[in-house]
Amino acid sequence: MNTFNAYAASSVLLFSIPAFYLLASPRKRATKPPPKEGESPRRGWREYIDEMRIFIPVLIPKDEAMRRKIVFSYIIVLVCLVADRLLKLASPILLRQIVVMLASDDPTMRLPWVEVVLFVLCERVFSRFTWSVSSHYRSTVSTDVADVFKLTLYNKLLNQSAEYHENVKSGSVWETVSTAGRSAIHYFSYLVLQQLPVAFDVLLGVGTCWMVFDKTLALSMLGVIVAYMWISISMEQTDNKDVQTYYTLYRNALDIGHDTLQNWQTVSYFNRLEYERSRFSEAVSQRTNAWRNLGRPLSRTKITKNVLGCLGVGGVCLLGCYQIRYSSGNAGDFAMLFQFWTALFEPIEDLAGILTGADQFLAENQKCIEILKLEPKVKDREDAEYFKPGDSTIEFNNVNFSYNDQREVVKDVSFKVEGGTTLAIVGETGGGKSTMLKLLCRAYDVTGGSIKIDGQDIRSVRLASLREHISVVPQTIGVFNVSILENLRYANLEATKEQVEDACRAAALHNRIMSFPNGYDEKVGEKGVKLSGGELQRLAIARALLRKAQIVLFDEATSNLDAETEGRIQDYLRKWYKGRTVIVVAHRLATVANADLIIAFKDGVIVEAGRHDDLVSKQGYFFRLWEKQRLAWEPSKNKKDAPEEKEQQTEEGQT
Ligand SMILES: Nc1ncnc2c1ncn2[C@@H]1O[C@H](COP(=O)(O)OP(=O)(O)OP(=O)(O)O)[C@@H](O)[C@H]1O
Repeated sequence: MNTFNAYAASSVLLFSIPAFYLLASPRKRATKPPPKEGESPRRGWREYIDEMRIFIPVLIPKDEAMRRKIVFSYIIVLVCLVADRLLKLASPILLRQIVVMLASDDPTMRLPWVEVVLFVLCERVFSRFTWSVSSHYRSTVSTDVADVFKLTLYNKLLNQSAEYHENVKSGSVWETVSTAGRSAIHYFSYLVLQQLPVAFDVLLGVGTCWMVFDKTLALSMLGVIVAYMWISISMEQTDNKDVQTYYTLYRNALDIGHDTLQNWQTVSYFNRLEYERSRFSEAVSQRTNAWRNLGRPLSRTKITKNVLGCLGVGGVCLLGCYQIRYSSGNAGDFAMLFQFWTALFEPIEDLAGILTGADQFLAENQKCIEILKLEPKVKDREDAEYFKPGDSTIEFNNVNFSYNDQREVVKDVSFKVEGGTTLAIVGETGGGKSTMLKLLCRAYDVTGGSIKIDGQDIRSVRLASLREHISVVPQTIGVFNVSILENLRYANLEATKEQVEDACRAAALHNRIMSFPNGYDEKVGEKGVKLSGGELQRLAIARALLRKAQIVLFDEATSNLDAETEGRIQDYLRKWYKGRTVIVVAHRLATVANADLIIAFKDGVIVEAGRHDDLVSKQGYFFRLWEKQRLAWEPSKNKKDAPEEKEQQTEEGQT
């Protein structure tokens, strides 16, 4: 027994040398500086659980049919898991029995053929069967959950308001959506099916060894497991920074590549192909270097873990040998111990990486988590009602707005547009005209005051019902890379071909479309590159006409058209405006001379308001803009005729 104790003590001592070495690590870490910007703070278990919780609604979706299907698959997988665990327990016990029977001196002892058949069945047949069934259902769950994941993220993104979409880097976001679910399924299957059952294995293994051997060996096993886990987890955390760096660089490379392809035209105009190539290549090689860092085979953590693993496995086996040799036991007991211990230690090595796995998963899915946590800035209130359309009177009451809390873009603006009339907003560039239209559509919510349509505060009505009544021709026209017809029908999915053609005739576009090789079926190209600026504007006007909304907003809708085409469209629009409330933002003042009300806007403030003739006769801000444009059209006129322009000489004020 003395020899046994000496060996037991030396095993424990062997194991504790690296443990002592590692004890210094936590103290070193305590003095580490706080995480830098962009680096995630070190998490505790609670933070891990909190971050992981966000995935639960996706893994167990709300949709009843889908949830039932997924839960059924989970149950089958869990049944297979339990069966697999029981088989893992049965194998060493059968092996022990086989060895005992074979090693027995008793001549009456039968051959252990039943045990051998059962052992082979457990090891080769049943376990493979449970594995096949489990993998089939796992792959079913994976596909279903990946679909739910993609749809959830897509919906989240669609529901975000303008602020999010105007600031987001779309390359990595789209990559997140298209690959969503893959790593989550992989990780959670790994966690639930491989890592967590290890606890069950440990209990079974240690419990059985306690019964077959004694508590010294069982507790030694447990001690080795706990110490190995603790040391490994402490060490592993120091590598997590590399994981975060890798994923940051990975997304950076994606964003650079995506941005460049999106702006290929600019790249080619400025002849920056080589510049972009080297920028992307630099980003990719930074990412690759970070990845190589992750997989370093000789990292301190990996070497130490391997050494510890060998000492742990070896120490317990030695302990078992000496127990068998110097107290009761037989060769079968050793076979069982060896089978248990080596089979157990492998998943324990994996389990020791649980935090690294979690960190890696969270770093890889950082964008996914960000998207799942997103809440739209502009959304329906709980008590929001459907918009009740009236004659479409619009009121701005002391409206204030700023995009970023630093600079007010709209300052205390109040005006009223009676239903069925036309308002024109004119003024210097960057003055906030387009912003006013964005506020009216609730692309953003006002930061002060209120906007009412037919007496209803637009924040108190459902967004979708409000937007159903508004038609917009924006300054930057967005089209899909599909046919002209599909782009036009986007405004009114029910529109007949005749209605589409009528709208295009009104927008002076029909004949042009008919001159294209494929007519209305002609594809417009990415961002509409196959159409001219004027064609795009006319397409946008035709879309607005098809929408048949009561409120129509035109933001520089005809700025790219020649005077004759513009005149033809204006003639039609003037008739079409009847009965609709129209707001037009325009730089060419002649196009809004007939408006019922003109607001001259400067620096976020209304400086003048009235009808065209009144404003001209007032000889103020509007008059100066008007005269400037008139003189530009009549270059022969003596410059001396121009009104006082001194206060107009700012860079921003030149229209
Ligand atoms: N999404 C945004 N985030 C931050 N600032 C913005 C955003 N959009 C516009 N701005 C700023 O708000 C101000 C008003 O912009 P807005 O587009 O409303 O001007 P505008 O009068 O329509 O100009 P223009 O006549 O040139 O179209 C500008 O200074 C602009 O830089």
